[in-house]
Amino acid sequence: MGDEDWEAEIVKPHVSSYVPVFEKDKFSSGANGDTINRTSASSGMYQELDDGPAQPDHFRRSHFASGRSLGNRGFSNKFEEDDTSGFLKGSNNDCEDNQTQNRGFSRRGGNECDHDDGVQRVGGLFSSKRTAVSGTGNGDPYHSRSGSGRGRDSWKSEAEGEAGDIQGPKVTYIPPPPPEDEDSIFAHYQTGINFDKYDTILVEVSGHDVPPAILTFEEANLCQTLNNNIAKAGYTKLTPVQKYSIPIILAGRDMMACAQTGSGKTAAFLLPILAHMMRDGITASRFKELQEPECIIVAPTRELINQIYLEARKFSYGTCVRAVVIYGGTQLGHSIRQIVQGCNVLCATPGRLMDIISKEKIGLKQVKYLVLDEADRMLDMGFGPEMKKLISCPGMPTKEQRQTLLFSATFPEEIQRLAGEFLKSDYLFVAVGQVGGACRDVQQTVLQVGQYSKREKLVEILQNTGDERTMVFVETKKKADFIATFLCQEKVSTTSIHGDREQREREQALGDFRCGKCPVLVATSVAARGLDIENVQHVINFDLPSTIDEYVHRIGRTGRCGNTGRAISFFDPESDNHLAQALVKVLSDAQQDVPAWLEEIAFSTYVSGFSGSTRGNVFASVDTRKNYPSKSTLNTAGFSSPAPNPVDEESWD
Ligand SMILES: Nc1ncnc2c1ncn2[C@@H]1O[C@H](COP(=O)(O)OP(=O)(O)OP(=O)(O)O)[C@@H](O)[C@H]1O
Repeated sequence: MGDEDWEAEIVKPHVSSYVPVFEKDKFSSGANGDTINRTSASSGMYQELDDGPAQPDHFRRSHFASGRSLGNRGFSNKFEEDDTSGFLKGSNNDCEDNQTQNRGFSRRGGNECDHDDGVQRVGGLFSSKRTAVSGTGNGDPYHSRSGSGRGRDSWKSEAEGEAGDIQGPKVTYIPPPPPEDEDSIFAHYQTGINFDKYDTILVEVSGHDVPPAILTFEEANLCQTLNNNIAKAGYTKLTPVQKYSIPIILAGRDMMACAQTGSGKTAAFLLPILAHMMRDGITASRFKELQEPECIIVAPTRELINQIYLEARKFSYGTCVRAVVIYGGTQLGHSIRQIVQGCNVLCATPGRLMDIISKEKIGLKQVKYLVLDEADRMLDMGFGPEMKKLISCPGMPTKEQRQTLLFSATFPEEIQRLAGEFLKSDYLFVAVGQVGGACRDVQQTVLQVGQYSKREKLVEILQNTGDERTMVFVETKKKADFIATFLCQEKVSTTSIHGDREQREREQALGDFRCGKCPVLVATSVAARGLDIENVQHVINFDLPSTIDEYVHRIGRTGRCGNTGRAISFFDPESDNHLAQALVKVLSDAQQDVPAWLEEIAFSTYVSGFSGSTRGNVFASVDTRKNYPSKSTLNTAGFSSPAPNPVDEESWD
């Protein structure tokens, strides 16, 4: 590829004739008839290109909109490296408040925040307004750390922004309703050849009075409608996290559960909650003036919460329980209309949830279940402050009065400690496999690739993968556009998803990827967590993330539910050495080959205990609480044959 500099290319690309597959029909009216916002507020964001009749619906984004005619390839610009140049220095953050978040606590996974403010995302337009929550030193763990939050001054002010008063144009996007037919509701993909291997995973439950796990769905004693729905969803056998979590939740206990990516955590919390709601009866109905959901589920990204909603809708099919989803980037009025039609299970992203609460569109008094999916992300610097506000909102039952459930594939120790504030003191901690460990069904390869060779390598790999669905992760929004552009030029059908794209575009991109129209999805970390997309055979870390947690989540987009997958990561020694140690550990724990060169780098950059690295104690494998009994079992053998306790090998100081 030669000596070149991408930042310059991204800022002033010389690309014009490319037709991004993901932008087709971009300017056509949406289902609701609202057209894409082309007002002055989004000026510079989208401009139709006049590229002649062959390409009628071209557009370009603000960062491409330098007003110049774009040349053919033009990937040879050089530029002066600037102190603020994000990705050249391995900066991971893809947030509007990018500059403030690159260190300390907030570096933990999830580079791209999902500000659910509801204002139009106009590439960086609001960055100056999104000043970070500053460290106030008030003893609040979210505020006293170095680095800072994700740029919410307060949820209230952002909620006001939703109305378009200070931050941008009003959002008009109304997502199309999901299909209503039974086949679509219950559409699912097959479990893979390794599904039965889940049985051999070591499970550890710590805490007092642990309810016995179940081995079959029948043992859960769910009602007939739920059982029918489970069968229609194609579930015949419980996954380990379901075996343990379902009885714990049915017993009314709070819990923190950590299980590998793609192993069925969503059903693990949905099924017992729905079972209880049906047993206890529900109070919300469309005839009530104020909707008071019994269950609130929050997740960090819009696409993920939508997916959880679809699961909730599937499992509650044919029952009187009504699930509703609300998330940013969509018309607020639409969210309110969904709620007033009746809302028992409210699936929400944090910003939109706080917005709706501040507008008194829901009451919290009836909340019996609070679920934080991707809980480590929900409690970190980005969303933690909002979650704290949520639990102290007027009317919200105290932790003693509600059941709180935290789920993730990664649970760093410091986050576990923060979680105590949300959970009853006798919560149970379920660890399926090693906390923060990568899914073993993903074959991981790490290649040493310098930044200037990455594109060439990417194309080489994609030429071999053919039409297999591949997610390519990059570190910044600009770069996502840039690489998608590049791949399209290389005749690879590509789309992209990141936080600067409007919600309509994000959903279109995901839809095109899901259905195979665009087999390659270039994404920032906004797509790293939770997304469950059939047939994703490959994940390519074009850029490695800044934290190992994020790596684990990203590669977990493949190899789901017993299926196998491949992850290839480009390791650039110029910027990724800080990850070497953690990568070696993750690879070896997942019984993957560890390249000798990586071991050497890890050795030469060795940091005792990993503290001060990308996360506190990287390989916390257990409940951080002391003096809590824990019991390890291999779940094939039921619950009577304790397996070697991983605690022995881990740092329980
Ligand atoms: N018992 C089961 N039998 C068959 N399929 C299942 C079962 N449980 C879950 N699945 C399917 O497995 C897939 C992954 O589940 P899910 O998305 O809940 O994983 P997850 O553990 O939440 O992953 P992540 O950590 O990435 O969020 C989904 O398609 C889900 O429908």
